[in-house]
Amino acid sequence: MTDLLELHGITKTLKGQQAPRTILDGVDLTVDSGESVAILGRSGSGKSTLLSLIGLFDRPDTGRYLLGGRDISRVAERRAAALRSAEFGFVFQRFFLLKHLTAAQNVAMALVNGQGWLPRRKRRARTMAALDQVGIAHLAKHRPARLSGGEQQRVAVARALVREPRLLLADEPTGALDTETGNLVIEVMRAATDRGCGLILVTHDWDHANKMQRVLQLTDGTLNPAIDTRGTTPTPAVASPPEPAAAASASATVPGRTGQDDAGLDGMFR
Ligand SMILES: Nc1ncnc2c1ncn2[C@@H]1O[C@H](COP(=O)(O)OP(=O)(O)OP(=O)(O)O)[C@@H](O)[C@H]1O
Repeated sequence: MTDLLELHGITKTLKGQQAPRTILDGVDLTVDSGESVAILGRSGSGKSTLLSLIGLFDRPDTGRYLLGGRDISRVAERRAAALRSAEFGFVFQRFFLLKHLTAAQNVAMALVNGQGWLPRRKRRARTMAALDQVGIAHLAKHRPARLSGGEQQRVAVARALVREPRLLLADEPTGALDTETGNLVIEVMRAATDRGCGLILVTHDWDHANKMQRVLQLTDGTLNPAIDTRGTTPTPAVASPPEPAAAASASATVPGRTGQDDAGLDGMFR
């Protein structure tokens, strides 16, 4: 048994306007603490569906989902929300930053929205540490409009990590970035695994996938070791050069969730 994530025989059938379609048809997956796993697959193969089940935005039809050895396959929404906030960090292709808040305030939102109360000084320290880990502490007071795409994504990564999640879920996080900036963001996320965070990266990019310890392919509803279609075999990632590492968790990073109560945030770090 792993200390982090286990999926056994996960199935999911989606019922849209057309006939029901089984997207996941017996997915097995184990991810240990500190382990990085890439998931590749053609468009529409179900990668985002799988990630949404892992992130507890949805539930499997059948199969078992264990987190830290506890079965959460049928967890109720209230508990799911608490787990999302406490255990997961999310990074998406779109950054979902609040444009009227500074980088630091965007990151701090994850601490404000999360469970429990942290004194202002601790919130500030953790926020600045998270920004420092992704190498942009000097941009803490900048609003998103003054940040490049890569800098905005690093704010999003800092926001995903500031609550020190056990598992980072990244769904095509470099899709909107140029190659160099994308590489940097991948390295920042990979560095989080050095501190014990598990990482599941959904990507179309083999170069990024090969930086993970395992590369899997979602085909016909099941996960299998991926074969590099470019003719090279995926190799386990070796220790990468040190980079500023990363750290917010779920509640503040869920698409569609916005700033709720922003009052009092302006000036939080003045
Ligand atoms: N709510 C839904 N109802 C019905 N079908 C859906 C729903 N959401 C997604 N689908 C379908 O499920 C399939 C898998 O979608 P999903 O977004 O998981 O694929 P993906 O591998 O992430 O694709 P991409 O790489 O293009 O992002 C697609 O055919 C999609 O059209």
